Amino acid sequence: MRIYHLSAECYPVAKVGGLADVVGALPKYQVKAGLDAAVALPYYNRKFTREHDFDVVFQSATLLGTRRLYFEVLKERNNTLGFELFLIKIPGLIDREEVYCYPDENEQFIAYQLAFLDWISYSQQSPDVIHCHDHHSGLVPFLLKYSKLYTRLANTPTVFTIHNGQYHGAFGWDKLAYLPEIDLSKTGLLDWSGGINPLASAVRCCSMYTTVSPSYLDELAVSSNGLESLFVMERERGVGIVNGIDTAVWNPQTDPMISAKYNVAKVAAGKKANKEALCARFNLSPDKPLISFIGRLVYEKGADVMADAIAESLESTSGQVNFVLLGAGDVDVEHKLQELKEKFPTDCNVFIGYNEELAHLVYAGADFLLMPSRVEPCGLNQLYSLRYGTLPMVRSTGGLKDTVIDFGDEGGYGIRYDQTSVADIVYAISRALVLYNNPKHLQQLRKRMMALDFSWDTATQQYIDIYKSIIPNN
Ligand SMILES: Nc1ncnc2c1ncn2[C@@H]1O[C@H](COP(=O)(O)OP(=O)(O)O[C@H]2O[C@H](CO)[C@@H](O)[C@H](O)[C@H]2O)[C@@H](O)[C@H]1O
Repeated sequence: MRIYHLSAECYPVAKVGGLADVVGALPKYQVKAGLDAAVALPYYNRKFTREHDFDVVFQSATLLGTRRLYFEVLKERNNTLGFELFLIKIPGLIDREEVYCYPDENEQFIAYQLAFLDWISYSQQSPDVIHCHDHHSGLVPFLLKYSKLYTRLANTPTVFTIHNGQYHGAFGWDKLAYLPEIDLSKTGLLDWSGGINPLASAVRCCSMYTTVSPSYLDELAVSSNGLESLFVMERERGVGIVNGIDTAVWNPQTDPMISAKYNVAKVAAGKKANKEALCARFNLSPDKPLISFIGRLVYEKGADVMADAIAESLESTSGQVNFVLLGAGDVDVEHKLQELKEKFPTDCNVFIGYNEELAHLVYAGADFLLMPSRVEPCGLNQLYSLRYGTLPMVRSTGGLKDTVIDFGDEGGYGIRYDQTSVADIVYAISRALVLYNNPKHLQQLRKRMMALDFSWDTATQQYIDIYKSIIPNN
């Protein structure tokens, strides 16, 4: 079964967040399960691309309105990621360093999709399924069906996975001319609220859509930045599949990015050594409980309330707890966290920026991981923290609700709370402190969480079942 994954991100080629982790791992597990899975990504001028060998496997030109764009498809020579990796390069448009935030982002992603479709429709081998991730490849299901350029592929089944339903990639009808000739009677399938909405169009035109947890599928019908009624109408065509984690990359027993390797039998000593290294780096005391945060500093992640909650906890406990926070995002939140660090220099430290290696050390060295997300389609951080014996403190939403059981409930191993509010976070921190002061109980919970299996095996099979259900005559 030949599958092409289309995405803006793929670890380790280009990562901004969790989308990269999924697209870097799922195809690898699919290959292991016997599928012929490949990833086609926009080209980025980044470390991975500079340090690996590529062959040009296709060259052509595509039209973006009146602009004729020459493009190349590059294939990574040695399949080092465990699957075939293709990069679509368009000099002057798709050959830059950053993944997002360019003013011509619409043009970039439309051109990426057109070049992919041009290439696939010329190539000998037709895919069995094209699997699109988020709005950056959201026009593909529509174009396959209703563009006159790609009629050979019109019946190709498509899966669309929503990792983040808040962003739709919408743009005005004035950019319709960027699309190739289409069946004009079908333009309603592109439209939402008077604009072209790639996310809405993908949901309507794909063979089947998925969300990265069952709870998130329900939540989209209540909150999806204006698409709620669409998700109510299309509910039956959606399936929620909880992400897995790449257990080869996220393994405390082999992780080269942490200070001391450990497994479930050596969790106490392993975490102690990593905590000491982490605290030494951040000038914190390893004798106090250490609560961490890793992630984009944005409203969705509840990052805006963290500073107040941490300040209140530090004041009410007279500094019995320490915090280490790693992230980048909203400038206001970054400033607030810097101020927090200045106010509590011995109890709280902050790293503003993106640092993959440090993230691994934080998962290994912290005692607890805070996730006060307002929206969390799946969440990977809590899964990584469970694997490293770090107790997740999560708001009950989306995938967090589907993967973390409160330690007060039967078989539980985490801390859950209902609201992204200072009061709920402060209360969760107080529960973490009580737990920390009962080392036997904490040790028992660490063993329980490290024994959990969140590998990709289950999700891989669920995706295969979906592919089989949409491939004709299967
Ligand atoms: N400053 C920093 N330095 C180093 N590493 C950092 C970092 N900030 C974040 N990370 C890393 O980025 C990843 C974030 O994963 P999430 O699942 O929280 O991501 P995100 O919200 O981007 O993804 C969306 O897609 C994923 C995948 O489907 C869903 O799990 C999620 O709910 C949804 O919002 C983790 O690997 C984390 O360690």
